[in-house]
Amino acid sequence: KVTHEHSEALNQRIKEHLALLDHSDPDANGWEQITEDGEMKVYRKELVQDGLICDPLKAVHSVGLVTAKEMCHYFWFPDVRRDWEETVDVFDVLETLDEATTINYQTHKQVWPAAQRDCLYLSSMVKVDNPPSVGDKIPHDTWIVCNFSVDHPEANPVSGCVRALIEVALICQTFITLPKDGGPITRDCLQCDIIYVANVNPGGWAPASVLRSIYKREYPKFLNRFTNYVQQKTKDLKLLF
Ligand SMILES: O=S(=O)(CCO)c1ccc(-c2ccc(C3CCCC3)c([C@H]3C[C@H]3c3ccccn3)c2)cc1
Repeated sequence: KVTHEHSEALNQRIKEHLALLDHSDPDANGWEQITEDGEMKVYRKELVQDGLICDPLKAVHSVGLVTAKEMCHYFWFPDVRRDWEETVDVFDVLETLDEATTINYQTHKQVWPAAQRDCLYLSSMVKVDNPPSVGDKIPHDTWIVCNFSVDHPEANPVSGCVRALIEVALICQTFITLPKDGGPITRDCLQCDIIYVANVNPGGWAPASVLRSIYKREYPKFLNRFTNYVQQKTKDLKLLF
């Protein structure tokens, strides 16, 4: 459905990201694993575009106690961004396009010796109907948050920032193990499978070695911090499907 000027672009990107749900073996297709931490595996590809390090990043993870909608809600919801984002300085919602779509402006903490970066992007949370089912597991529900760079007339960029371009998706699927005793579904019955992809173009020069070490350090940290945040935030709340 078209509700705003970016609807077509958003729907196109969602279609492309959902192709990841075929759970094609990340160890294939040239992905190099850079981190493994319990259920979380982080992969990258080495990609240089116009002399800039644009390494695609992909992480797969599986966490208990939360639903796909909860994970995507707290990833999308602007009001809690500061609770879990630690690499962002300025964060503003420039425009709210509908109840699940905003246009955000944010600056990232400077990474010496590179110039500070900012991002201007659309962020939308969408429920995925009839997702491609994978293997024998049938997901209870599938949600996606898509963040991708757009222009906006009201962006009032912080001077000195280089504009980074992002293409990010968080795809979450809830799997439920019904309790043996036929009792109600509790958080212990939940498993949320996550696929996170991030394509960040730094938008200007930054030393390859510095960028690659940041990526290797920051993404696993961010994914652990964010998933722990959602488990904590929801532990005493009603399950949100
Ligand atoms: O998932 S999101 O949509 C969540 C909303 O915030 C997202 C995540 C990451 C970025 C981002 C933007 C810029 C940079 C770099 C490029 C040169 C210098 C800064 C990095 C690199 C540094 C890596 C990184 C990875 C994870 C967290 C923070 N930092 C990451 C943007 C959006």
